[in-house]
Amino acid sequence: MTDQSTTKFSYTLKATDGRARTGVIHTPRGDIRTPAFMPVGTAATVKAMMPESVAATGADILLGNTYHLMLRPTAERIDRLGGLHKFMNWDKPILTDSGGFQVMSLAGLRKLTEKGVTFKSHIDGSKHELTPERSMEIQKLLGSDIVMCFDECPALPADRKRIAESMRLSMRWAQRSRDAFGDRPGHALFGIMQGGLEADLREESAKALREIEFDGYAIGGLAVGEGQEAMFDCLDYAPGYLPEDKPRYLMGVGKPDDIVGAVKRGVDMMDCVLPSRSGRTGQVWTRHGVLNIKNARHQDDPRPIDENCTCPACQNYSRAYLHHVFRSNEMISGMLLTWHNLHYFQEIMQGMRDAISEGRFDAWEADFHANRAQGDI
Ligand SMILES: NCc1cc(CSc2ccccc2)c2nc(N)[nH]c(=O)c2c1
Ligand SMILES: [Zn+2]
Repeated sequence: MTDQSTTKFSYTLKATDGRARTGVIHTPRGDIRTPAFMPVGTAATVKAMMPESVAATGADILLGNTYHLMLRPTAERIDRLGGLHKFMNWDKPILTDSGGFQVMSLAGLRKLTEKGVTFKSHIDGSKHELTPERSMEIQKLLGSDIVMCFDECPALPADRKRIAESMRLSMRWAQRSRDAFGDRPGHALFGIMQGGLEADLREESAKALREIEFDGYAIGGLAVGEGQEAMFDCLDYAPGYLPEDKPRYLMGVGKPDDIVGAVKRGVDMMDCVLPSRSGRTGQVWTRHGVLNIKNARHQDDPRPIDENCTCPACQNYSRAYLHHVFRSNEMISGMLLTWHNLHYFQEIMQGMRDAISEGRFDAWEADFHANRAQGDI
């Protein structure tokens, strides 16, 4: 356990291979090996997982949601109870999103102004407001180690004018987030680049964020329906607009091949609900591709999901059993499939960290794609 009193927040770049990077983010609550995949713990839990199980998959950090926690149980209550780490029994780093993205995707009756956004809770219809200042206050009450700026991610389809206006609003909110965050040693504030798929707007956004100065820089506004090719086209230039000596976080990405392509293009941190959410629907991600355990062809299959996987699901259970408990809607189904998926995602990250360190990323990537059959396996 790192000495929380003296360790500041810092990033050490250890090796590069092409544009791919590997390094370590040092925080008072522990180190984060990059490239890193960050499981999402929306309502103070990674669904169907105990915190110690999340740690056992190899996760160094998990994510929380300002939007969900401000509505229930409220940030003030979590603060009174000792903060989010104590509340959810996770003593490693936590990153929290700033809430604006979730408001636009989940809440009702939203009103967006220069000041911020007002909305009605999707839980009970109560009225709330989020501003850069309030978002910083909530994330401070939660005690998160990495705080995200309050931003706006424009809904697609959007024309260039709308994307430019939205990005410039987010840059004004980034300055207000910075001012409200203040000086909190050991805690980090990340700026969020916007600008859609417009290279010049992305560059303008990066320039604005660099002038404000942040501990890390996120790439927002991607994986919002543009498709993998357009996302990769944007990632061919956007990470390069950001400082080399700070971590780069691609928000809300993605499937295994999205993650590999993003790391190849210089991304250091990613998050996605996919491994946990899809695990609960029976979708299982493996080195040979994706399968769905509810398919009848698994009902008599004595083999594990993946003979080469060291997770508890693959070590101790057959496909037939996992098919049975999924079909029977037993809780252990979501637990075991989520564990396997998170374990597999972390295995991909460890594979890339090793490959980049040893200068063999291209060979690792070729092997990764060669192993993936099409469709069910
Ligand atoms: N990939 C789409 C996406 C996802 C998230 C959510 S990432 C997340 C989710 C849960 C917990 C922590 C982070 C975003 N968050 C912000 N603030 N801005 C974006 O542009 C954006 C785009
Ligand atoms: Zn497994």
